[in-house]
Amino acid sequence: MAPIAFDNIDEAPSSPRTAALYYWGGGGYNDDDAAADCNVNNHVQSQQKSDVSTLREYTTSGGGRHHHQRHHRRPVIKFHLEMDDDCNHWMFLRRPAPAQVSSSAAADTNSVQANSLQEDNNNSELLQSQNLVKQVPAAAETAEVDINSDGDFNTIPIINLDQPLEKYAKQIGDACRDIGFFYIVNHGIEECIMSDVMDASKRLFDLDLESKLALNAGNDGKEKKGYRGYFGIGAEDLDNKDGTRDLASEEQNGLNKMLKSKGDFKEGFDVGLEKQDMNVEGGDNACHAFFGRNVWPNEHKHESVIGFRQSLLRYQNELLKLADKLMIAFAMSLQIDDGAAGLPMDYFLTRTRNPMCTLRLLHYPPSLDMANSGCGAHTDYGLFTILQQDSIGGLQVRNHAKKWIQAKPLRGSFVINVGDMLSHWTSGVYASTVHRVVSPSSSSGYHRYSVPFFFNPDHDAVVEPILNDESGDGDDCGGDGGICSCKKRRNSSALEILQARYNGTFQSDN
Ligand SMILES: O=C(O)CCC(=O)C(=O)O
Ligand SMILES: [Fe+2]
Repeated sequence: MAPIAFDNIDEAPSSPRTAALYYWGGGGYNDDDAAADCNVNNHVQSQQKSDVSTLREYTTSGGGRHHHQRHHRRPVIKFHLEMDDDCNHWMFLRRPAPAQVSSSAAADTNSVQANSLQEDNNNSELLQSQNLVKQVPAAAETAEVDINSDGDFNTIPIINLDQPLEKYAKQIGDACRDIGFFYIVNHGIEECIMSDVMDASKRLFDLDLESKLALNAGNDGKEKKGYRGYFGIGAEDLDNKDGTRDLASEEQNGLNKMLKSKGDFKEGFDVGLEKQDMNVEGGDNACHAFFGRNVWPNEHKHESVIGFRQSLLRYQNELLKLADKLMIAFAMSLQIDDGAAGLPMDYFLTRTRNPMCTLRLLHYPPSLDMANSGCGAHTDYGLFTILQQDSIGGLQVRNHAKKWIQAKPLRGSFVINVGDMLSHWTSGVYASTVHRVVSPSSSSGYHRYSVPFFFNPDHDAVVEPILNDESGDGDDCGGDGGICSCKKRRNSSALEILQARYNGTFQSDN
């Protein structure tokens, strides 16, 4: 593992994993300091809480003392941050974003660019430890939708959110219409918050299987309620649906055939919203599947996952804000380019105030048969997905000619894709595009980690086509009926639609 710089604190933690426990506190804390800390090492989390009395000092490694920085600039306090169950009580410092990919850089072939590490894998130590993408020149990719002579896409556009809303809304609209996938950069979420959740994910999946399986249960240790906690390899089978099965996956043999026949070769961990007012566990309302309490690893038992819950909830909170930003852009793009002049800018916002969302950690171990095993060809079910992927690569998007286009890792970016529900909602104008994940090869020894955030509407939102619905009864979105199944969805609530899809892809014992 490459060393992590801890030279601005007086006591280096025993492992990078405990770095999340360090907090630069005290009245002297300011935005510049926070940004500097963020750059010094991505693992340090700098946060403030409005009510410090609820902070519990971390005691298992001599906590309870205040540590001081070598240069005595300001106190460093080591503790374990607790977040209240309703998840609303963090007060985050808003810091200037560290250097990210700018629009001009994104278009510059000599700058940080998406690149395929599957094709160029020789930097494993750096990659594994720091989640860095090697900076090599690659083909220029821009916000322009790059359509080839066959009218098909060959690359996935990179959209800079640090520009006027009208401008990026139009670019987002174009990408949603023609591809259904795009990257966003300069989105306002700091890289340290992103890498911290990736780090937390690796620590979770590093736990022994027994401890992970214990997280595949309800909080009471009985049957798991809803989309929460751990699921093991094979629990989900994404290419078994909707006629989108990847033919290659049917030609496999040996170990992977056995593994794949049991589902995707990945393990995962789900986190939902912990909203007290929506928590209907125990009732007959199916809402509990999305709003029940989360399942968390025991941070007292496993020191390696200390800070896990905090990292995930902080990230979830940031993504909720980003989701709002995207939904405003969607509404604007539909207003401007798709004849929905009367569509309010907050159309999607008002239907997503208690969103059914799932933050999912995924781990794809190396596979003997990398072509087939990671995550089968599928479209996402919900509104849209905000995906963070590590530097290993493997995500592929299918164009209309059924050619697989690499969604290469691009440091600091998110990959956004339109789900079936948003496609349906936009009357098929936005494309929900088939994609898959090819596992890292066993010879590379790489493990892919990714963090999709599946964003969905309020459970009772009625998702009916808003454009070009000639019959006017919300019955036909004009989209791909094979995937969309509009007719079946008439008057269905978002919850019913989602549950039907989940039930179709998860094995019954998970
Ligand atoms: O792991 C990834 O990169 C994507 C996973 C995915 O597409 C999904 O779980 O829906
Ligand atoms: Fe997906």
